[in-house]
Amino acid sequence: MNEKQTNTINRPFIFLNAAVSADGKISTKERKQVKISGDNDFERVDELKKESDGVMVGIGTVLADDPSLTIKSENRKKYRKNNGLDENPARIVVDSNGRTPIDADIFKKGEGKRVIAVSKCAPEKKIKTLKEKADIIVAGNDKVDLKILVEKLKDMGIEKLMVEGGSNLNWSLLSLKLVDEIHAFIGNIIIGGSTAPSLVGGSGFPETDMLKLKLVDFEQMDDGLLVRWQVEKQ
Ligand SMILES: NC(=O)C1=CN([C@@H]2O[C@H](COP(=O)(O)OP(=O)(O)OC[C@H]3O[C@@H](n4cnc5c(N)ncnc54)[C@H](O)[C@@H]3O)[C@@H](O)[C@H]2O)C=CC1
Ligand SMILES: Nc1nc(O)c(N)c(N[C@@H]2O[C@H](COP(=O)(O)O)[C@@H](O)[C@H]2O)n1
Repeated sequence: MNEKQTNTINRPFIFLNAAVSADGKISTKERKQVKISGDNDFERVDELKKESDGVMVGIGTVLADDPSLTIKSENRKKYRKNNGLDENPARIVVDSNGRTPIDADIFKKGEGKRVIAVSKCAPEKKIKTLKEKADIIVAGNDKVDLKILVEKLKDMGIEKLMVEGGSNLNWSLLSLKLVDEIHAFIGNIIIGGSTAPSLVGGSGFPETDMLKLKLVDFEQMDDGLLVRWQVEKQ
């Protein structure tokens, strides 16, 4: 993996990982989680987590899926422990208004650091409650400022950051040119539905300025295809 970045800001190496259907969707039209990956891909994702310092998701993903974002394999957790690391990478939620439920699985499951990134708009009361469970980073006025956030994460010692969606967070990071690589497992299902979220949501790039990717590698995995792209620096 080429971890060199050309962005001028001092940030971690950032890669997106996602499971997408053959028609490019990441969940149903009701934004309900779908099993797209097979066993080998879930193992690959677990290994990526083992090697990462942080795993980041948007609040939309927390509210829709309630993921734990933990490492599942005991051996991988042990490996991290033996290397002086927390069992799990830091779990980071991009959550402008401090909506992360206090009983979310990221708080209940596994050990390790939790970070909730909020904007200045987040109600003081919510911040106070979340502070009991997580480190709070305030970045941005009405929406989390992702450039500031990733710089702060780097300052905290996060060198390698895995982003596990969803669609809107992926868009924001890509449109700000904050992504180095995209790893996509393309599964053998069609989800369909024009409102089902795709790998990248948001307002979209203008035709004259679309983001270019360089194919790094691909392999057959489970009943699908694993593709790795590098985001070209412009
Ligand atoms: N198949 C897969 O690999 C994955 C699928 N998903 C799916 O993605 C869906 C969730 O995606 P989304 O609804 O798009 O939610 P999201 O997880 O991308 O969160 C977006 C939300 O984050 C907050 N936010 C704060 N600052 C932001 C900023 N600067 N840029 C962007 N967002 C910011 C906003 O409230 C925004 O609505 C769910 O249906 C989930 O199942 C999520 C992760 C992985
Ligand atoms: N890699 C992968 N394959 C699938 O088939 C999926 N549906 C997902 N989804 C995302 O993975 C997260 C689950 O995390 P935990 O197992 O709870 O730690 C969650 O955010 C899903 O959206 N990923």
